[in-house]
Amino acid sequence: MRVCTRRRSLTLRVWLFIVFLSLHLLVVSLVLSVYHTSCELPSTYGIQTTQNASTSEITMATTRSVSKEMKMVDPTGDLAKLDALFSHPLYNLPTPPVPDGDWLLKVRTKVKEQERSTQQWVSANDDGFDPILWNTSTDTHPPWLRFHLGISRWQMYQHKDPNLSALNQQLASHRIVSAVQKSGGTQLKLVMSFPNYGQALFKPMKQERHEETNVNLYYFSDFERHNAEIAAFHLDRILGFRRIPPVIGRLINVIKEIKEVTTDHKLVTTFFNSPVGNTCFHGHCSYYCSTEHAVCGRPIKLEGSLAVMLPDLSLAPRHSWRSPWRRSYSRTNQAEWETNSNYCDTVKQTPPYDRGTRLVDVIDMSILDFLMSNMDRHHYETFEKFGNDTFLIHLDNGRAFGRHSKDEPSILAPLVQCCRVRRSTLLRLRLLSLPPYRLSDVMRASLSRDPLAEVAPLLTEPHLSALDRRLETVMQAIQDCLQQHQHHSDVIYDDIMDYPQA
Ligand SMILES: Nc1ncnc2c1ncn2[C@@H]1O[C@H](COP(=O)(O)OP(=O)(O)OP(=O)(O)O)[C@@H](O)[C@H]1O
Ligand SMILES: [Mn+2]
Repeated sequence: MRVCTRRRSLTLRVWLFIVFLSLHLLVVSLVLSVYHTSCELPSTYGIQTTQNASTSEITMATTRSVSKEMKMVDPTGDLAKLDALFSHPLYNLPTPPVPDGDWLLKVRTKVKEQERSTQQWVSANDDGFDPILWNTSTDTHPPWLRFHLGISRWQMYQHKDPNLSALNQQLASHRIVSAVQKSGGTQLKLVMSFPNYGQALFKPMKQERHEETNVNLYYFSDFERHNAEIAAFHLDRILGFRRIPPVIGRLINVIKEIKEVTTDHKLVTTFFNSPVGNTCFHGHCSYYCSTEHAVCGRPIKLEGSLAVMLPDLSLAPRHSWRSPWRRSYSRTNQAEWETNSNYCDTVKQTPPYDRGTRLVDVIDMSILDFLMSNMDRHHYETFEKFGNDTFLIHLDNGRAFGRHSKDEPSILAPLVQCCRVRRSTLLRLRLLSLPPYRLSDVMRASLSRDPLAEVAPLLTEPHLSALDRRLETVMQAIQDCLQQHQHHSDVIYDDIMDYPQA
């Protein structure tokens, strides 16, 4: 009797187990079929759901097909690296809310003044502009105005700024209403205006991406490169600085978007057709503005960089600072920092470098410049409103990325001579030297999002590899500093005390 009861309960348990297993398999196959339809994976990546496939096999097959699908969208996995980088805690450090006085512009006064100044301007150039429909409510603001209102004491824009993609979209596609030459500076550049009163600084393509700067050219007579302006914006953002205004690339129709819309008659007179029928122009400036150095469309399309304009100087005046490590801009003279190895001691005692973050910010700038090999950082700017306690604006990066086969160690002089670096910078540089976040890979990914990437990659592979090589040099320089100093705190400026020590 007892044996019989035991046998019955065993049979019952076996049945229950079979029912459980079948239900389980049913659920798994249902889930997989839903997944299959929602992802619409191509049949070649179909998941094998044969009855004898075990659950772990199914899971493995699913993972394989999902990663294969990701590879189709992101063939090298670089975009995933870039997303991982920007999601890393080092890029998402908790920051206290920005105090009212730390915004560059106040909404009420800003919008009113902007309206007044643009309306005055509209009365002179009535054509092509949209009516002003914005008011004090953020929802009504065009992306360029949101960008202006988002500038604060410590950064040009926020990390993961939701406005960036709309801003880029407009820079890339908005109708160009006017294009006039920007005065000042040495090379040709145009201020372009859009129907919603947004403006951008256009620098035309002067050099092919694969060309290296002629070795006989001095740094001060090098061309400015449109792709260097674009790549500098991406690099600054990847370094976590956010001190360069957004720059994108665009193909411009030189006839319709420059010649036919400009009010700059002097500019119009410099247009001509080249012997092969391309439309060229050269404008007026102190360098490379002649028939021999004209910029030419192919036959009318010309590549260029568009940097969003900062608020007008009348609303947000800027101070231009001569860099303590400025080069001599002469073929024969040397600057003091090139011969005096104790130069930094003097700088450290000179205001504004004697307190606050100014010195480490100049050192950050030298790291950025060394990575992209920019020897032309004679000045930097700050917003006057913020006094000495503020970020440094890194404008004018067109002479970067000239040569990939040579590094210029003297650009790192501020770091090497002062042996000081922000801890946040050091930690991010360390991250960028690890394979999952490798600098060249995240730069490749970031640049692939620029509209001109469709024409050709914005930086050639040798330029991308140079970034990794130069990053190693920076890390080595910091390592040498740490070895030369007894206390790490002599070298590392701890700007992120709450962040765990490595
Ligand atoms: N995005 C911007 N918004 C507003 N002003 C800008 C912007 N970019 C550059 N400028 C201003 O335009 C001027 C010239 O720009 P830039 O330095 O890039 O040209 P440049 O021809 O290389 O000049 P230089 O030969 O003096 O180095 C600078 O004084 C700078 O203040
Ligand atoms: Mn310049």
